[in-house]
Amino acid sequence: MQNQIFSDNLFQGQRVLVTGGGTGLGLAMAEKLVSLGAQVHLCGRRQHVLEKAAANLQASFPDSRVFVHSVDIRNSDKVDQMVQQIWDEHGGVDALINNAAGNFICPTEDISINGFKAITETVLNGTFYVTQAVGKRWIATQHPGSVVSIVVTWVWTGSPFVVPSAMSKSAVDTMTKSLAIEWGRHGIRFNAIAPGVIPTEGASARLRPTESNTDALVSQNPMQRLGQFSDIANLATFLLCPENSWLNGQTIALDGGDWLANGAYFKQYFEWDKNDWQVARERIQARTASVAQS
Ligand SMILES: CCCCCCCCCC(=O)SCCNC(=O)CCNC(=O)[C@H](O)C(C)(C)COP(=O)(O)OP(=O)(O)OC[C@H]1O[C@@H](n2cnc3c(N)ncnc32)[C@H](O)[C@@H]1OP(=O)(O)O
Ligand SMILES: NC(=O)c1ccc[n+]([C@@H]2O[C@H](COP(=O)([O-])OP(=O)(O)OC[C@H]3O[C@@H](n4cnc5c(N)ncnc54)[C@H](OP(=O)(O)O)[C@@H]3O)[C@@H](O)[C@H]2O)c1
Repeated sequence: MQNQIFSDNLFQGQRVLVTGGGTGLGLAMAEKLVSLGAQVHLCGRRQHVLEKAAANLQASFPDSRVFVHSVDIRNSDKVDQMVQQIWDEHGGVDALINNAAGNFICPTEDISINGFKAITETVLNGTFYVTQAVGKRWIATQHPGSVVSIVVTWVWTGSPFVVPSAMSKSAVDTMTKSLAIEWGRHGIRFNAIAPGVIPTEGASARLRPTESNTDALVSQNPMQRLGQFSDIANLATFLLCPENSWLNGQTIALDGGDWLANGAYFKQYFEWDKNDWQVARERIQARTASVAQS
């Protein structure tokens, strides 16, 4: 049942770098590609998380080739070293999924400059560093390539209470369109996926820290459900298929039609008072501290 849409071995011989590939949506996309024969490189900050993800993939797909790279994509030198190592030791990659991100809800007037930078330097700067490091090697070696970036539906709606993320994701959306034009002549395609809510531990803990009931999100959605890992894994796989060589510069919403029906998320937080925000902040920061120590 696993490869219902795609033929077995469709990605045999393809090599894909997935940033943030050790958890959540990144891992789901990596798993799908591995199931279709791809070699994958998972990048993230936490080595033990990456190693666990790679071991699980290897256990599920014994013939798979999974490599991990513990790198903070906010550091452009480390990003370039990682990509050079991939080229030196594995001959490079054929595709890149820009998936790594950081985010937390906070009233914009209360975000410190460090908080703003923690998000924007990951989502905007880090995505650029990885894209440029990979893309310039593709251009230098006249190798075609495909990039899929994970943005979010608030590139169309805007979003209250996550402004650094919304600004940065819009920039990645613009990068997608811009480089689709600039690097198309090198055979390099750029597309993006803008998901609605696909529950993951990382996102839920930072965006809905005090509410685990998703009934309202389900009932407001035109399709009466939230997203699943298979939704994004299938779309990313489709976009990366080398056969889709004329599919370039598109950002595709993957949300069951939610933003068309309901617009921006987080309007419920207009009801919150200072105490609610304090509780939320403490929970988010406790979560960040616990995953850093785990
Ligand atoms: C429900 C609908 C949802 C639909 C759409 C979903 C869209 C999804 C959008 C996403 O991107 S979800 C991805 C969520 N996953 C992550 O965010 C995983 C990675 N995140 C992190 O590691 C951290 O959350 C962080 C982004 C903060 C980066 O970690 P760092 O270790 O680099 O930062 P650090 O903990 O040192 O904090 C940096 C600054 O942020 C501040 N900060 C952190 N959490 C805060 C908070 N909750 N409120 C206010 N400020 C906060 C923190 O105080 C500090 O400022 P100060 O130095 O001035 O004190
Ligand atoms: N889940 C949703 O509903 C949803 C909706 C729309 C868009 N998205 C997007 O989907 C993507 C994945 O999110 P998710 O829900 O799967 O959350 P997640 O599990 O928290 O994924 C974020 C990943 O990025 C990595 N990462 C964060 N900062 C990094 C840095 N500076 N350098 C390198 N790696 C870093 C994290 O690993 P480390 O902590 O080990 O570094 C983690 O693996 C993000 O782009 C997010 O904006 C998610």
